[in-house]
Amino acid sequence: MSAVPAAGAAASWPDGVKVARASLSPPDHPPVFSLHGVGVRYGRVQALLGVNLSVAPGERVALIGANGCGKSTLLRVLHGLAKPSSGQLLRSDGRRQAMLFQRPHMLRTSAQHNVALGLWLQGVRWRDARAQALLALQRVGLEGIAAQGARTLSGGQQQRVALARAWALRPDVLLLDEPTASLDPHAKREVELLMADLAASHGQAGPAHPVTMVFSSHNLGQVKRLASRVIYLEHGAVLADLPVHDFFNGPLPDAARLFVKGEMV
Ligand SMILES: Nc1ncnc2c1ncn2[C@@H]1O[C@H](COP(=O)(O)OP(=O)(O)OP(=O)(O)O)[C@@H](O)[C@H]1O
Repeated sequence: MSAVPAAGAAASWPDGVKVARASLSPPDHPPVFSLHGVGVRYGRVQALLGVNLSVAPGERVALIGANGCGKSTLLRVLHGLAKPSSGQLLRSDGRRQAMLFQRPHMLRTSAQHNVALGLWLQGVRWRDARAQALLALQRVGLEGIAAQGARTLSGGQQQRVALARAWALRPDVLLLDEPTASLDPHAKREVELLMADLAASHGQAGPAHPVTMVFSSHNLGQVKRLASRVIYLEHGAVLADLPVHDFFNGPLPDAARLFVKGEMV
């Protein structure tokens, strides 16, 4: 396993490939997240190991790598659902985050109420929450099924309801764990377009504060279409962290190159 160079530094890999770090936040835009030597251990399994990274506001970061490499664990750490066993996670204050999963968790009530409940939990009055929920469902093209039971909807529709639920909260940071992995190609495309739309919007802090998105995916076409930066993980460690163009066109550490070649077949 390769040692991970410090965040912000140019990295020199054992095989001599130079890999520049993808992003450095200017001083007036502090990073949304900074991880310093973060490790997560589940019993005997080292799910993450010595992860150093910094995510700047407005970045669209794709996490890729083989099954079990630690993508979900990293997203869970960023959302506060998993606690680092070592290292440090710093998060900028006052940002609102939402997370989506491969299989959305829908409550046994209407689509509209599923969205409205998220707002109500944030202190919005129920009547206003219902009205805002309808607007959010409109945004994902689902106003026509607002009254339907959310659990009776297709997987693609449920994921769109989950996006509407996130959207309604005006998140500054959106985390998505393989959000299209269990969808058919048509639904996949629809959800992907909505992700792009959401990533191009801004959070509660206003137009100067674009949404920051971190997502995991096994679909490299999707990564090319959506990401500004790609992080390749192997056995819980970051092996490459590059702007999307450089990741797909420049030299890569051997393991990442072979992974990309395999996934592109
Ligand atoms: N709650 C848990 N308890 C024990 N081991 C876990 C737990 N969650 C994850 N792991 C292990 O940690 C490692 C990383 O898992 P993780 O789900 O983060 O990988 P992943 O890259 O998201 O995988 P996939 O592409 O299959 O979703 C794996 O070996 C997994 O089995």
